[in-house]
Amino acid sequence: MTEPLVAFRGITKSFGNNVILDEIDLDIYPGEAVAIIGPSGTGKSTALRIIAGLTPPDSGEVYINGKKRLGVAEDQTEALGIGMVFQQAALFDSLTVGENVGFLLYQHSNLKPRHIRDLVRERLEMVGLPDIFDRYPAELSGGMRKRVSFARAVMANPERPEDRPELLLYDEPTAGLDPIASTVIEDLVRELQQINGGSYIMVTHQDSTIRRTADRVVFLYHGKVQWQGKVHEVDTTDNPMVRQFFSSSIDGPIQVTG
Ligand SMILES: Nc1ncnc2c1ncn2[C@@H]1O[C@H](COP(=O)(O)OP(=O)(O)OP(=O)(O)O)[C@@H](O)[C@H]1O
Repeated sequence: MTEPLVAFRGITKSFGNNVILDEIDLDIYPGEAVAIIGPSGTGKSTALRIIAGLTPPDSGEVYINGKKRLGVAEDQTEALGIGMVFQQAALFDSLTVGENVGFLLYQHSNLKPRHIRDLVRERLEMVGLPDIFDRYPAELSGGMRKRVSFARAVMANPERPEDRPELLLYDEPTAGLDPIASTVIEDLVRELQQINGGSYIMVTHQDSTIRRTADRVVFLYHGKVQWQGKVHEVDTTDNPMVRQFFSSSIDGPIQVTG
């Protein structure tokens, strides 16, 4: 049987008296596209941060490619590259869009500026913003800035293909985008997977993003994985939480808070 890329065994995480993740078991396999969904505050971002090795769990074990992780990711060299695409990736205001997207390559590669410029232009075209290389972030709308952040987050160094992450973690990359801009990002997520052949985990609230980017869906609520299944099964499952979530109903087992 294939070894999972990431396995959670009995992962528990609390903040103060709030148990956010309560003995969670979860497996992510090579090549999978998984959406972690659930109501606000159920620990989806926390789960991503634990997978990324940014936050240690209180108890339980995380296995990366079958190897137990001790502490956080920085403490050890991992056999698996994990990249994170944050919801609010801040851009440098004093740099142009092109300099932002190419930032890591300008700083840490031996590529010629002209080559970096071409790579940046390619990425900007991919996110549907071909003509903004020389603009500044302050001149862009929030949605445009987000697409620029996305382009920067998925910028790879062609000199070092081995650095390309095997697992990408997306934390609400389409939140706040209009439907068309969301589609651009959703297509890009899939396109990148086809190019890189990697796996990803998507945290999102958006119906279109779940349907267009996930093969498998994991539903978190009250500290537990309440349901998991193929993406098309979200429409046929009898699970009352999944049904309530996708029908946007306030009546059901999920309590609306806040
Ligand atoms: N560093 C922290 N310190 C204290 N509480 C935290 C911390 N990080 C998260 N929390 C709390 O843990 C809970 C889960 O947060 P998390 O961001 O993982 O949820 P989420 O499911 O991603 O929510 P959303 O869908 O709203 O983004 C929330 O109640 C949050 O306030």
